[in-house]
Amino acid sequence: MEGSLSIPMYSLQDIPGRGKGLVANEKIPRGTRILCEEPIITEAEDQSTVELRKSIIEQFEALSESNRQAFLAMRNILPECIASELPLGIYRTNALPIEAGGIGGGIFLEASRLNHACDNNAQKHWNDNIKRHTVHALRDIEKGEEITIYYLGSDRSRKERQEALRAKFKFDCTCRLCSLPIAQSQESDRRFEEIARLERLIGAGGISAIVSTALRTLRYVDQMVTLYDEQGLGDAGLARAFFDATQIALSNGDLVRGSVFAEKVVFCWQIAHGSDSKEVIEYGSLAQDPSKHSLFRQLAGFSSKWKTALHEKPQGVGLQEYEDWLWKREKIIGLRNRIGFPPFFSLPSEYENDADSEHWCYLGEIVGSLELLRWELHLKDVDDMVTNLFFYTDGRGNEVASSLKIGHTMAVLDAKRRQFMDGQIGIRLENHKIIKIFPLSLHKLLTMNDEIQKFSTPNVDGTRNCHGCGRKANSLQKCGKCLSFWYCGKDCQMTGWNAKGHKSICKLLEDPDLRRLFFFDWDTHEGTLEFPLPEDDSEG
Ligand SMILES: C[S@@+](CC[C@H](N)C(=O)[O-])C[C@H]1O[C@@H](n2cnc3c(N)ncnc32)[C@H](O)[C@@H]1O
Repeated sequence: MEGSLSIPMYSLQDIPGRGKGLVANEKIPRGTRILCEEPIITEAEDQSTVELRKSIIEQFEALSESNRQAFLAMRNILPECIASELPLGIYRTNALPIEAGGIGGGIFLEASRLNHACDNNAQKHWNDNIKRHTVHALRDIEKGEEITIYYLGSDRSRKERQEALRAKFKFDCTCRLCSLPIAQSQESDRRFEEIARLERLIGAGGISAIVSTALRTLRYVDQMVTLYDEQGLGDAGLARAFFDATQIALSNGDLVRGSVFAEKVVFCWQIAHGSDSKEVIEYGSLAQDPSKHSLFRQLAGFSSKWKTALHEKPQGVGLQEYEDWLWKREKIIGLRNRIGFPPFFSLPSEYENDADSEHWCYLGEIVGSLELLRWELHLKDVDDMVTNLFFYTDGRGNEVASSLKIGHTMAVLDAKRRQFMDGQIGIRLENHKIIKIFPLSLHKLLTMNDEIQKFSTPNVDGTRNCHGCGRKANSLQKCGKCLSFWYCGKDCQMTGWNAKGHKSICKLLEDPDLRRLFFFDWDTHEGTLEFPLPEDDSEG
């Protein structure tokens, strides 16, 4: 949406405590281009103060009389500036960034009069395509409302924002976000901190991590988008989040999600930057057909594990179902879930994840062991990848030495991938309470999981399936020993026991840790996690 040239949408007015600012003369709908301006003074990025002063004065003197007056009417927050330095002070107070061909900043007659708010209603942007500075409404701006932009580079907590604004722009911010009651302000800061943490996690492993830990990384982006929605800001970070999701989808061969996420990037940028901006044009064509786009060709070689075609978008489903499909959301229950039970290469690295609110469990069958200075185990995961686990516990592995048996399966809670000094990668174990060895092979454990998910978990309608005859019913009886399988009565229990293999797994399931492993809700546990696993409501 382009603004009308004839009737100004805004006017320069006195704003108490802020000098002058731009105020809407009419309701300005979201996405409207409010300003589109060329600079009257531009400066290169890397100049000494002497060069900068000289260049500003030269450009100032070349301005028309009215532009010179308009420039001199701008604020100068550098009180130390003597009269001859005034142009430098005004430049430093009012320049907006220009990211183009070595030019670092510029003075704009109108855009430079915009004040800051941490919950800004407008977005500034240098549009390199049309070589103009643009300002767009991020949400509907009411008549009489001040138009505000965000002066700082990235999202920060209230304290950090206030410190930065005071240091750089010499004012105490009193915007709505900075004036929230303390509890709400802490909540908002918590969201910003969580967004920053998720951003670090997403960026930490680079492109190889978005392939090996694709599902987990997509989850982080999903969480980040939810936080932005809760914060209620039309933040530039949201476009970056969708851009990350586009990359994750495309680097795993998922054309349809890549295209949907790219459309979301385009939507955000169209509102904030306008449809003639370089990125909107570029990502618009990516959204239309990612397979033809250079980004997809760069990413396509990495993995095709999520391979989809463009037409595979679900049709006729509700919004929630569509969003669940888009973000590949699934409840993390059952041993086949690769977020709850990641193979070695999908484990977060030791530098990536430090949150107590996230949990997972690595499963590896013991295929070898060595006792040197400390115990070293060779564990084979669900993808047949063999990994070394080194005991750095007080007992150097002797705590569990008697139960280390080839063919048994070790569970390691919240295991992390580590690169050791000698270049080896593996797992460094410091706390023996996060491991447990189950006396069965990984294959048998997974087969058992499938049976349990089928016969132990209630159906959507609340019924269960009898493990003996398969009948669906409400009133089945639970096996009194393992508490995990359900039967119509004695006859069905006998069938389950003898003909359907319950005999061999019932004993194993008497171990509450093993039972809980199948049902543990990895999403909801807060705090450190150790064996014995905490009891779960959904058990049995
Ligand atoms: C680029 S100028 C903005 C226009 C300026 N108010 C004017 O009168 O020309 C930046 C300066 O405006 C003031 N300012 C901007 N946003 C403000 C805010 N939220 N609260 C107080 N002062 C603000 C500060 O003095 C800041 O250094």
